Amino acid sequence: MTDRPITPLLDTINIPADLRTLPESDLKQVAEELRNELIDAVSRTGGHLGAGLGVVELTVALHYVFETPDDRLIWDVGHQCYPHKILTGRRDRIRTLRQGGGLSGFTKRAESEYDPFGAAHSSTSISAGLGMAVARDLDDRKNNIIAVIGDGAMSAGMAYEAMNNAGAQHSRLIVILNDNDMSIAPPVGAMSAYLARLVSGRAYTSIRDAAKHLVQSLPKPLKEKAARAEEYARGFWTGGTMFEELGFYYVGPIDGHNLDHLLPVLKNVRDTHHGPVLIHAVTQKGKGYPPAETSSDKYHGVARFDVVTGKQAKPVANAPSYTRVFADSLISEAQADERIVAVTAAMPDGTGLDLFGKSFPERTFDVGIAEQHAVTFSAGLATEGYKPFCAIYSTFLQRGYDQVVHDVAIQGLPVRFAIDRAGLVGADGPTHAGAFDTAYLSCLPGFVVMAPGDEAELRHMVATAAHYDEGPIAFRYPRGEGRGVELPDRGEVLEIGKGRVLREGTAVALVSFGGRLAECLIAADELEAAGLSATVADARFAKPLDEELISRLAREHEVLITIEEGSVGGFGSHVLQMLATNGMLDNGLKVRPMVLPDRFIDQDKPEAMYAEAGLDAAAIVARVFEALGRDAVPVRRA
Ligand SMILES: Cc1ncc(C[n+]2csc(CCOP(=O)(O)OP(=O)(O)O)c2C)c(N)n1
Ligand SMILES: CC(=O)[C@@H](O)[C@H](O)COP(=O)(O)O
Ligand SMILES: [Mg+2]
Repeated sequence: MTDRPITPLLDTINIPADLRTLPESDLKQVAEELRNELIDAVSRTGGHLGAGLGVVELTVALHYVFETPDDRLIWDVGHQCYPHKILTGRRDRIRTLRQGGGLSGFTKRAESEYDPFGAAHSSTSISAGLGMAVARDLDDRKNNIIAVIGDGAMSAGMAYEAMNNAGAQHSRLIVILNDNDMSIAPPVGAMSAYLARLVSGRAYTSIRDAAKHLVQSLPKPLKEKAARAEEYARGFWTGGTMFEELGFYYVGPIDGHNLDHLLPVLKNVRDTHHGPVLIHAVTQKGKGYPPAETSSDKYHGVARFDVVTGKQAKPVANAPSYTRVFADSLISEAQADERIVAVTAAMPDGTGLDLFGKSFPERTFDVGIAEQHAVTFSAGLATEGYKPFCAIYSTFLQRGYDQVVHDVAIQGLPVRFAIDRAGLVGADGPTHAGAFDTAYLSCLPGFVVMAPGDEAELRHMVATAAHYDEGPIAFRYPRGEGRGVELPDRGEVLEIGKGRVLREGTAVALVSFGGRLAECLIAADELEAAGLSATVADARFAKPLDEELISRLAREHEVLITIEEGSVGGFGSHVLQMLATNGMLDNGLKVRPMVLPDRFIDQDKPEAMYAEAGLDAAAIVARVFEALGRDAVPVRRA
């Protein structure tokens, strides 16, 4: 580990009020020290680096020009907020980022008054900002509201809903478009092309009245550099016609790393009393750290790394990741079936569709950060006989739920949902937990909902989904590595609605849905050691349930435990519904459905989070003894 950076000016800043005591001439050094502190901190914690590097100057300028926290500063997604956290009283904890008991990796209201809005899911900042602006107007207050939103986040429909309303509402709101021509992967869609035209074009027609007003309010006489900012502001003023049509005054593009440009423009926008203004700042993701600048993903998300070399210390995998098994399995199926196509919402690497796209570029579609569109786009493909695999993280699929119900389920369209990051995901914390998909899908008529107990089962489920054309089908799998089981070359097509028994016992039945299967096998050993014979079953399906298997287990055992990496309302709820409806709870069967607790679980290592959630082997054993009215026997870990 390298020594910490020397940061004499940054050391004098605890909160933005300290920053604002410095002369403007010191700000470039503050930015340099802030960037070095950011690189050092993330080299020790891992996390999102590239986005933060791209907004160092912008962060300094915003906290210098605006009276935060009274002026509200909202970061869209929030993954770029580490420099903001360092300047807002959290430098002392910045090296606890994304760890148990540490700082969140995103903005979080409960963490600081400087975080007026929590984030992590993209494209919410303008909506939240407009809400705050209207509240301010109703209260007759005068503070500023600033929303910083990236070019990627600007590809989501919610951003347009908000801009459309802001233009009509005409409330004073400052939106800063942080355009680094980058999302996680290179940008897609017409918006990125439009922005590129704005940045590269020299279109220059008559200057609108507002342009004159704004430009004239720039400080006079203009220094040579500020003159360039004025030229940028005027030269491209009429470029942002789309934003102007939405009712925003467009300013830009300006150089988002040049404080000589940023400061005068931010001051002028601050001091104008118009309605909504959009400042188009051009930045570079990964700015100022060559290993990030030269990386294809600009070090969007990194493991701990060596500051000097940039080499990341990625943990050695003991088994292939579920994501990798999904991708490889889908490639195999697609080689045999040309109707298989794949859809991602700006997450090609995270879903593994980057690999699928290398094999089938013409059958891979990245629609941008637009999950609602991704779902209905997939539905459209299905109506024409294609087999769309819509690969969206569980948490992000929440964004497209109405489309799942209205466009897929009601029409019974055979869209395949590959739901990665099911369950607790670790460092990203509660905003990224895949806690609800079993509940929100298994309640839909005609939906098939599967979850593999290991990576071999995932391969079978990909094959099953590829062959299933009767209606929508979903399979959910956790972030990270598989269990290290032997992988078949090709997946076999599973019988819909049929589970499997891994070991037969007599007293206790442990019925797992998804990734808790390994913990059930550990718990069964512990129960056997305590004299209790345990059956372990893998349900495979939350819908349709294997009623025959579950009914048999209910008849033949004293205790029946269900367990899943999800909230109430999922697999266990459907089992209880079935047992109760069929009168199988009338004869003293002891049933304990084990689900995520009714609270959000902060970031930590996944195993620690599952222990806290009461979903590990120890908790299973304890639950069995509780049901039997005995004191639990502690679980011995190998
Ligand atoms: C609704 C939603 N979908 C997907 C993601 C995953 N995600 C996190 S950051 C990111 C890219 C954001 O790009 P941009 O807004 O340009 O910010 P940058 O990383 O370039 O600073 C994506 C797709 C998310 N956070 N929210
Ligand atoms: C900020 C964001 O939403 C993504 O970068 C997310 O953190 C990726 O999650 P994984 O690391 O699980 O792919
Ligand atoms: Mg971007």
